[in-house]
Amino acid sequence: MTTENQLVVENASVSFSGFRAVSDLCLKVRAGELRCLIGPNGAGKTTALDLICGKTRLSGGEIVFKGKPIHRLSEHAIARAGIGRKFQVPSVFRALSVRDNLHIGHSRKPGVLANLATFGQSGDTEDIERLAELVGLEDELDTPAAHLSHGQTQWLEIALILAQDPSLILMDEPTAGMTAQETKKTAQLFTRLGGRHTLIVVEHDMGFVRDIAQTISVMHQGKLLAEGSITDIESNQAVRDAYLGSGGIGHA
Ligand SMILES: Nc1ncnc2c1ncn2[C@@H]1O[C@H](COP(=O)(O)OP(=O)(O)OP(=O)(O)O)[C@@H](O)[C@H]1O
Repeated sequence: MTTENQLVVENASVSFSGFRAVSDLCLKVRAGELRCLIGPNGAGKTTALDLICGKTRLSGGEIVFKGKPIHRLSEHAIARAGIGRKFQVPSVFRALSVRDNLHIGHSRKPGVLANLATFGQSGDTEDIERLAELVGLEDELDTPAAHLSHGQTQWLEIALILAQDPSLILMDEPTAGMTAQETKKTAQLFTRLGGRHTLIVVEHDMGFVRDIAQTISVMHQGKLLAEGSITDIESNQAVRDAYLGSGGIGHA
């Protein structure tokens, strides 16, 4: 893992009808890092991901990815630059098998024409089997996506993002609705992805955060409130105060 900052968010701000949802947010994330972004409801976490992937435009500040400003690029250009986003609601093709979903995800890579020309060839099949194995769906390749469990559907969506080979992947509450066992498997998957991909994971499940986190950034009222290890964060009085009224940090 390098120590280079792959992503630098500098004083990022955005307002909705005069309400500052993200306010002078600063984040630095190293290449290959697995960063957790936590904070009470309404802290601005999803909006921060929206700003990074270009879904929402900054009203102030800048976002630099691999040394280049990206905040004026289109969402599509940001994706092409190597930033993938997993939304809360999966967008898999439910009528198609896992294999066919992965074929489509794989052929949507940059240079799609070249991919279509080689569609179905052995390299393609190997990539698809490798992706399925990576996310634990190697036994479900012929299963229609509609028959997958909730957790398996999320993993398929993650595999579709991985098929694009983004350097940075933004995940919004990936374990929401998962069983304890699925959450555990997702933690193992994310740990495997670290190093090769940079991950920013917005998560409320502190058990999951504890399992995967290296550095945790805590947002509150649109700002960065604290940053550090799980021990630093759990013992930070300002963080505890921010979570008052939402049942405490462990119940966020
Ligand atoms: N498009 C929008 N228009 C108006 N207000 C918005 C919009 N998007 C977000 N907000 C507001 O900005 C604030 C931050 O929302 P955001 O969804 O980023 O928080 P969050 O930390 O992800 O919360 P949660 O953990 O509940 O998902 C909230 O008060 C929300 O209502």
